[in-house]
Amino acid sequence: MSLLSIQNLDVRHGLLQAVRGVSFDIARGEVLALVGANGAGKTTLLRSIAGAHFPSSGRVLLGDEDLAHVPSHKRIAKGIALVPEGRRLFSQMTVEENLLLGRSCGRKGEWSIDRVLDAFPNLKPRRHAKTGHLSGGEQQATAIGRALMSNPDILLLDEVSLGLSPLVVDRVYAQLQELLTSGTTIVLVEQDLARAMSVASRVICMLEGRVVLDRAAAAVTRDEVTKAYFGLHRAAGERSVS
Ligand SMILES: Nc1ncnc2c1ncn2[C@@H]1O[C@H](COP(=O)(O)OP(=O)(O)OP(=O)(O)O)[C@@H](O)[C@H]1O
Repeated sequence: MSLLSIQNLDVRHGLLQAVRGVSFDIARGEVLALVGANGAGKTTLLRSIAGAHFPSSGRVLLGDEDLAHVPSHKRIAKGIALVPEGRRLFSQMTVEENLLLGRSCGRKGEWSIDRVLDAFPNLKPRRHAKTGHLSGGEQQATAIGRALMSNPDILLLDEVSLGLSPLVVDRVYAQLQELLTSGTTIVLVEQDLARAMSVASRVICMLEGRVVLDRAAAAVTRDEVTKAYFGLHRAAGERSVS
């Protein structure tokens, strides 16, 4: 049985329909990369899974429970954690204080401050620093650590590379590597196709709000994903699934 099932999801921003009839299942332990051009609807979809934005129709099933209209703070308690685009840390609070906020949902599990600091060693000397004084890479590590502190069943990562230098992105991904191979279920929005395909077990490409490609990462080439990305592989709206 799938861990999460997205069924016929439509999501709007006022009159604009950003997500159109999207359906897919996520199995436990999958690392799913969500790719697509700017404006394809990736962030809107991720925020709808997290409960930060309600869909106009469709279902977000976690096990048997439809969470489509359950707010984000309740979804965290059910095991869905979002690392939002732009990180959204409390800049006047320290790394440790931000991490502790992640634990406030009360989910039991293996993540603790010490474990986060082991996973992101660059945070160790910054533990008591206000996050507003941190580098971009340290802030991103704190944001990921805060989500992990809620002991999620599903971790949603929105553009962890955004605004970071290539070197820092390499470091963040190196730190994520253990997580990516540890059986944690992850949905990752990533602009960098090569990187997305190198870390994911499955790739979904969106175009103008729809899923146009859904494949195991090992069963698709970068060229095929690039074509889907630009709507060149076949008529837009037709879905390629294996
Ligand atoms: N708050 C908002 N209000 C109105 N329209 C929005 C809002 N957020 C997104 N949109 C629109 O919804 C569509 C999908 O945007 P979304 O951010 O989900 O795409 P994306 O694939 O994540 O793009 P990007 O890679 O640029 O972040 C776009 O046309 C965008 O302009």
